[in-house]
Amino acid sequence: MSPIIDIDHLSKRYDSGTFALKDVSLQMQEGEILALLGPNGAGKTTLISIICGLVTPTEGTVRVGGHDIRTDWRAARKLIGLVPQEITLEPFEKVIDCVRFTRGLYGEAPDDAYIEKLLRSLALWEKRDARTRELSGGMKRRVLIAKALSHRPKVLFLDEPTAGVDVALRREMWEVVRELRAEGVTIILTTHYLEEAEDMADRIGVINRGQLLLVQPKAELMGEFGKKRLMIDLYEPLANLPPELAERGLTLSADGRQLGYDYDTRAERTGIARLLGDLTAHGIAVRDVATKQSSLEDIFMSLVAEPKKETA
Ligand SMILES: Nc1ncnc2c1ncn2[C@@H]1O[C@H](COP(=O)(O)OP(=O)(O)OP(=O)(O)O)[C@@H](O)[C@H]1O
Repeated sequence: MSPIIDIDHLSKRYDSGTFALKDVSLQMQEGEILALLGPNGAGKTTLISIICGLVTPTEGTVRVGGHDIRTDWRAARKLIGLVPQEITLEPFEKVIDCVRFTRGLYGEAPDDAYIEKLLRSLALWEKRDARTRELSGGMKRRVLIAKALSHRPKVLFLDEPTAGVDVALRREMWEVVRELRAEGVTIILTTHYLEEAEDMADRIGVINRGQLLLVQPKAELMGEFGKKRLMIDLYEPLANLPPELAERGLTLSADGRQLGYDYDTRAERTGIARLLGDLTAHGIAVRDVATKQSSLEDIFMSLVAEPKKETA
């Protein structure tokens, strides 16, 4: 199947000299959700803006649904909906009017039945005659989504859709995104909430300093970088860790009540059985053991960690 989004060797150097994107290539299939993660200034918004035709690339090409975004921009843009990071709404306009108006901007004929379905699915139908300034922040975000979907795009960009949205509303928005995916809409979302990416994305892309460091299926990424931490609670606090145990990679908590051991889940031998045997041999009684899987947050931090500066 040909990809719905095909990004080929894309680079962007702003006039200021900033290299916001460096040789980014990425393909997406229809109905996929990609979460794009990266620290502030990594290049996420620049990438989205190029695909949406708001920023011109310095090098490379982008095709959406097979249409080149520069030479065939009208056809490409019809396939795209963008929910911007900042809330940009006309304060005195009614909800339904601003969604209808956006549809008109794409040259689509009025379709009130579709607009009603859209507003209902975003729980905005009751508010259709409210002026946008009367809405809560979460509702305003949903109006932005309704506007972005008003012309039935096949690809939706959500640039930090849940920034500043409370937990309950955030989960509600995730539900909306899942429903869209079920309808076959392809979604790229940028987020600083790793929980959001972990929960929703099929694939995760990590971008840092303009470079796409990796794009991988979420499960694969979590497995590949997957480390586990074994936590061992002790009956009696230990004053010091015997040197032989420290050499094996065990660490002792400051209060002396817990031992920690990091291991690779993919390793043939994790060393846990031998470790527990060694504890018994040293007369250390174990009260409880628990393990913790490294989270996407740990993985992300290890990928974008700044290299330590050399000190003379
Ligand atoms: N219009 C512009 N002119 C010059 N430099 C820009 C412009 N827009 C962005 N940049 C620079 O390009 C780099 C990437 O910015 P971008 O907004 O794409 O990052 P981001 O990953 O979306 O960040 P954030 O998470 O903070 O939204 C930054 O160094 C930024 O300062």
